[in-house]
Amino acid sequence: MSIWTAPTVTAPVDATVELPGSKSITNRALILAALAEGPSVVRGTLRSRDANLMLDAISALGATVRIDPADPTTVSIEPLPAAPSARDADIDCGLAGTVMRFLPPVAALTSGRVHFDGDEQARSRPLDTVLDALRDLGVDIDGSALPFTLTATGSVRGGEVTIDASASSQFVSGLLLSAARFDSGVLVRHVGDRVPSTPHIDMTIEMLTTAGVAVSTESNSSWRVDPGPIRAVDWVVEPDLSNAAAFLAAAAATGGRITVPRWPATTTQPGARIADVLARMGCTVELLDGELTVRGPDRLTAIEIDLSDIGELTPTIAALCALADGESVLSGIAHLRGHETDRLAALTTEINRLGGDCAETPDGLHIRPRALHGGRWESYADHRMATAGALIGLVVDDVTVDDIETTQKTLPDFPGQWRAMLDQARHEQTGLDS
Ligand SMILES: O=C(O)C1=C[C@@H](OP(=O)(O)O)[C@@H](O)[C@H](O)C1
Ligand SMILES: C=C(OP(=O)(O)O)C(=O)O
Repeated sequence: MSIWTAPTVTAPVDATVELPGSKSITNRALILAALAEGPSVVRGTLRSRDANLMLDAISALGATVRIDPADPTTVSIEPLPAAPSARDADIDCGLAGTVMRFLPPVAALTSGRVHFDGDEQARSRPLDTVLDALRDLGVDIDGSALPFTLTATGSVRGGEVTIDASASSQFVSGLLLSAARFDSGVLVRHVGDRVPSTPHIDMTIEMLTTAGVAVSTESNSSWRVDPGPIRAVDWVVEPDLSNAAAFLAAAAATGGRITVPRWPATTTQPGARIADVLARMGCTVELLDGELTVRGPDRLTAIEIDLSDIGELTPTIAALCALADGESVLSGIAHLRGHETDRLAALTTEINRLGGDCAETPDGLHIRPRALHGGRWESYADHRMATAGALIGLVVDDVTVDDIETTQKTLPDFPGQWRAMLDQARHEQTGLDS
């Protein structure tokens, strides 16, 4: 684990940044490919830790994965055998919510004992909802959190199940993604507080529909999947817009310009909403010919915003709020206490350690303006905490971020990309490009 000195800008950033594939789309495409009726191809596959863990996991369950040697983002997948012979498997979930919540229903369709474990921090992430639901649907599972063992019999009865998904939308997505392969499909009813990150459920529904699955939203809080085949698809993964947020925020923080090519015209990725958030904070945002350009203001405006739908953008937005004029109020994100780390506690501790003024509320953060100074920014094994530290370090001297490698969860080379972003501005200023 290394300590990384965050580079500080000497001039506003001015760069074009290409993002690798979306984690959320990649890991859904891999699940659907593993369960499809024939071979699929996933192009633009994210090759970060979360996606590589998913590739390893579907291989361990019996899918055949072939990586194109000329382009490791092109992955061909032969699905799990239709009539699985008994085999035991070990699944490493790392710290990936998508792996620990999407894979157990897939494992239940195989045959044999499947042991799941992950990083130390993953053992305290909420998982009981999905495991209890599978038990209700007839699956034998011996625990309520990582580690646990699932004993699969080759089929899942399916049917109606009531869950409380207020801790994570991934509980709903995980059940829906595999349910077409359950004998009776599934009807998932949510009972409890508001489900967070609902655009991610829309993403699940859209991808299931593309794969020919009959899926419907019965109300705001219940979803049905009919039993039937999952069609093999040639998936093309969009760039990761939640990771784009950290780079676009660099324009906001420094009064510079960042352009992200291949910005989808329409998308279910909640990360797309960073454009509106940055506009509300005073940035100029322009989508032209499939490229999103953000230009930062002289001074950032504070923001009051409900982030329930876009919780994974919170560390980036909170870092900007710590640099903004006025008091920001971020709400609707109590569930972030069960993300990679307790993000509300982590952001509060780290912003305040640098001299800022951040306070936790029951469902979010209050951030007031106060001059920041250099110091250590801890990552808590959380990729988005690490990128938030890098963002503050752009404009505050002497910020060090520990465990920058944790960004590999969803970005293959964050430090390299961050450096390249800064180098583009330097080249343009000194004319080295011409
Ligand atoms: O389904 C997905 O791909 C995701 C759903 C969200 O999880 P929560 O609903 O737990 O916030 C999001 O924060 C996570 O990064 C990815
Ligand atoms: C919450 C996140 O990840 P996960 O998929 O592990 O839940 C995230 O990436 O911000």
